[in-house]
Amino acid sequence: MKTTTATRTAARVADAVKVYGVGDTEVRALDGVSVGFPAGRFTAIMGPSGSGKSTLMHCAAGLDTLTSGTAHIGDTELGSLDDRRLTLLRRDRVGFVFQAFNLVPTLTVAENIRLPLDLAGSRGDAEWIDVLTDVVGLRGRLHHRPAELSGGQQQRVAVARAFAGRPDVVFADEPTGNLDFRSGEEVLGLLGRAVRQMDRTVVMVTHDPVAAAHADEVVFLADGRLVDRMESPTAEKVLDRMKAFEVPS
Ligand SMILES: Nc1ncnc2c1ncn2[C@@H]1O[C@H](COP(=O)(O)OP(=O)(O)OP(=O)(O)O)[C@@H](O)[C@H]1O
Repeated sequence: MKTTTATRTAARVADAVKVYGVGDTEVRALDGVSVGFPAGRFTAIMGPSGSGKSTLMHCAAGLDTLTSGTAHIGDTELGSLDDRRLTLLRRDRVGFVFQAFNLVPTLTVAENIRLPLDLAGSRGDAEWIDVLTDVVGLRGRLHHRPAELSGGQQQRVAVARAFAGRPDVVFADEPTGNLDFRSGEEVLGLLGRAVRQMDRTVVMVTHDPVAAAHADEVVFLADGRLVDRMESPTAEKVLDRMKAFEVPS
């Protein structure tokens, strides 16, 4: 880890509470979570189903709003932004990788990768896009459309797109959920390389201990609360920690 980025936090939430519904149907998806995602690091968010992982990611990334508490991207407090500014922040400072790839079917690979830049009316950094294209191994597919690619290739396009504008942070929500093991490992390897070799920041939601082992650190949620953090995870250590959540009924 580089010392210049060690103390910087790319995204963080403090005392984050998210309540869905009212009265009998009320669900406290986040129940007072404070967590920072350091710049230049790969952090995985883990926890049992329904523990609040996706809610935390969505609120930290400005895709959803907190009921109370604060969420920051860099020094920008998301609650202080109107809809227009929030949209611009998501476009310019945050990258996303979703389980379902979410590529635009009518655009080529090259156009999909450039999409955030084109939406912003920015020429971007051609050299960086070139490097990304090679890193994700899509040089020979630039003029293909998503339907002509395998799932793994499509997700690699999504990874390149997420990093195209050099956002402060890339959020990945179960990025390997639709992939076979080998394609999943390739995508996780790319995320890891982007962090370690290209000084990017990744926050990934996963329920897979093998995927989480690619991260520098795992944060564990249970019942909407942050219950543990683990540096230098291995799949075995993460699996063991997850087993502790399985309370016998
Ligand atoms: N839009 C919503 N309306 C009502 N309840 C919701 C909504 N979104 C999430 N919840 C509830 O909030 C809690 C946390 O959900 P969340 O999806 O964040 O958990 P998760 O850890 O990501 O789960 P999974 O691993 O199953 O995807 C759950 O009880 C869920 O049912």
